[in-house]
Amino acid sequence: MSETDITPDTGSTATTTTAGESDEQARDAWTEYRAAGETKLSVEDINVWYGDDHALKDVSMDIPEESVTALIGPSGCGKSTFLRCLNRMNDRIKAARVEGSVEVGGTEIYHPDANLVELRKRIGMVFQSPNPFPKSIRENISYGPRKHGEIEKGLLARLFGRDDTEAEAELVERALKQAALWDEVNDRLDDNALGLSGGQQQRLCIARCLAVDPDVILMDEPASALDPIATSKIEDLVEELAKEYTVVIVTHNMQQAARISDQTAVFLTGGELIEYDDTEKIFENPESQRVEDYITGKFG
Ligand SMILES: Nc1ncnc2c1ncn2[C@@H]1O[C@H](COP(=O)(O)OP(=O)(O)OP(=O)(O)O)[C@@H](O)[C@H]1O
Repeated sequence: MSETDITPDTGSTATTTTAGESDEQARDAWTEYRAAGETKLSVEDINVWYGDDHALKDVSMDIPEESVTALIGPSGCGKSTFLRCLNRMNDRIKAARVEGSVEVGGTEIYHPDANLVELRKRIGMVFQSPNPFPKSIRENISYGPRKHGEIEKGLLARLFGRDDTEAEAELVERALKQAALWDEVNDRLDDNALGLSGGQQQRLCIARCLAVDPDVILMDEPASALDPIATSKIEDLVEELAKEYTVVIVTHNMQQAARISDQTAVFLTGGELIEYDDTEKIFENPESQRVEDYITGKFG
């Protein structure tokens, strides 16, 4: 086993299916896989270049479902680049070139026919700085489902008897409750989301992500711009979400990784995944001396 080909014993039984050609086929593949369980993301030999800069080298790992996987390592080691590989966000960076395979729910997301709309719906992302839309709290939640045609509103919908105002209200309540925000905002759902505190905005972004019923939630340092109390709420929320979703989180904060994650992947300078294992093992008895030095603060 090479240093970068590390898979914890998750008892994976993932099977590959052809990437969906239509929304319906893609959805069926996800539903089928969801029922089967176990490994949610299977990453094999991922390499990323920005122009000539080889930013991520031969990274392979299996990420179990319904758990929190933390990605840690010094600045510039490729954590965010790796996270973006998991929902093809690097496609949006002109200079980026990605090689390798990522199967999510048994479907190869780098297949040329992969359905990117379905993919981005199933694999939500929360960024470092909260980025709600400059719209009401309610509209922030219902925007995604409306875009995907799951909720119809407005004059035309009413004319055709398809007004989903009630369904929208249920969805907004469900997502805000899941994101532990309902009690704080249920009396002002039509207020502009930009009036919320930073911590509330971040939980709203998590609720927005949950509204389209994802399987996987990717988080890129979701608490780094927040104060300790808001951070602790996000940490509690992440642990709660992992009962139902697969969460992959980039963090600079090693204590945070130790507190909330089940598995930890340590990347070190040069874009290599050095060690990936149960969080307890990584923090108490890592295999690699370089990881031990990093964890104990000898560098990084
Ligand atoms: N859009 C981009 N264009 C060119 N190079 C990039 C781009 N994004 C990242 N890189 C380079 O890729 C390498 C990995 O960056 P990345 O942001 O993934 O690391 P990171 O571990 O997440 O860093 P940090 O902890 O500082 O956020 C760095 O050398 C960085 O300069």
